[in-house]
Amino acid sequence: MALYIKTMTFLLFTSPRQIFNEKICNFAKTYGMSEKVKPYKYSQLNKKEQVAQMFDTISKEYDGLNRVISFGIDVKWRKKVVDIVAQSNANRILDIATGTGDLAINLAQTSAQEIIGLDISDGMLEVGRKKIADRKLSNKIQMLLGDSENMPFEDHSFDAITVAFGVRNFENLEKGLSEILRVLKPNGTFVILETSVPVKTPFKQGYKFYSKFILPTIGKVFSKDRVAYSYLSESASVFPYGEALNNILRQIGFSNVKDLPQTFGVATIYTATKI
Ligand SMILES: C[S@@+](CC[C@H](N)C(=O)[O-])C[C@H]1O[C@@H](n2cnc3c(N)ncnc32)[C@H](O)[C@@H]1O
Repeated sequence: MALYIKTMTFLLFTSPRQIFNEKICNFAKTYGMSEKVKPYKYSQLNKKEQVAQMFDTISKEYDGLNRVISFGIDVKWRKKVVDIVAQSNANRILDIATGTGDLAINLAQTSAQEIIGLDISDGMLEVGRKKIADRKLSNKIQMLLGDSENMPFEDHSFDAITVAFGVRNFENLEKGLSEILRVLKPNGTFVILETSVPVKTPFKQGYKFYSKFILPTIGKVFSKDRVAYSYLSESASVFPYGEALNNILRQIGFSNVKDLPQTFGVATIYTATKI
């Protein structure tokens, strides 16, 4: 009876928009699912150690395969992130999960004096350090081994923070985002670039086919790590996107949260600030 009254009250006094938002919130809570998706099913290592191991293994092929699997569009998405950061006139920028440093290198075109790239994979950082030295940017960009969930920086240290294709690899998303909020300066800009899932037909079906069959096959044929690209598509399929990730960012304490879907929604840029 009590359940019946509760259900009727909910249906009578809740607007469709509220129900919609509730659904999104529930979906957002399931983001814990992405933390359970790990690269190696039979490994005893935790997700963070497995992710670092996987990126160490594929570090030398990462840039080349990245261009192939995204048809080169990832270059355009990173440029958009740089444009957003440039508008904020940031002087000190932190690029988390910097990997081989593509975004950090592009950020050097802004007026920033100092850029720090942080990553848990020494293999990826090593490739990045070489690219930075080749471009004579070592005086501007520093590549640091470190974990987004426990960062070696004081509170309010950076004018802008970016993460490209990194947040879905965090072992604990909430902890990583809280750390980002802590080290971001008040009025600072936070930008995420992350995979998302198209919602409109026929892009939705096309994306599903591509990520389920094409992407893992490319990985199996061309990658040193046969499971790496299956992990990348599996983690993308369960990671929250759009309003669900917006809500998580708001819950953590970010303000002015916005999502900007890119290329039919296969990736999304999220912007947020700290007040
Ligand atoms: C898909 S790569 C993205 C690299 C680069 N940002 C780009 O746009 O090409 C993901 C990177 O996230 C890093 N990563 C995963 N979890 C991390 C964490 N907790 N802290 C720092 N880096 C992390 C991995 O080592 C890897 O280099």
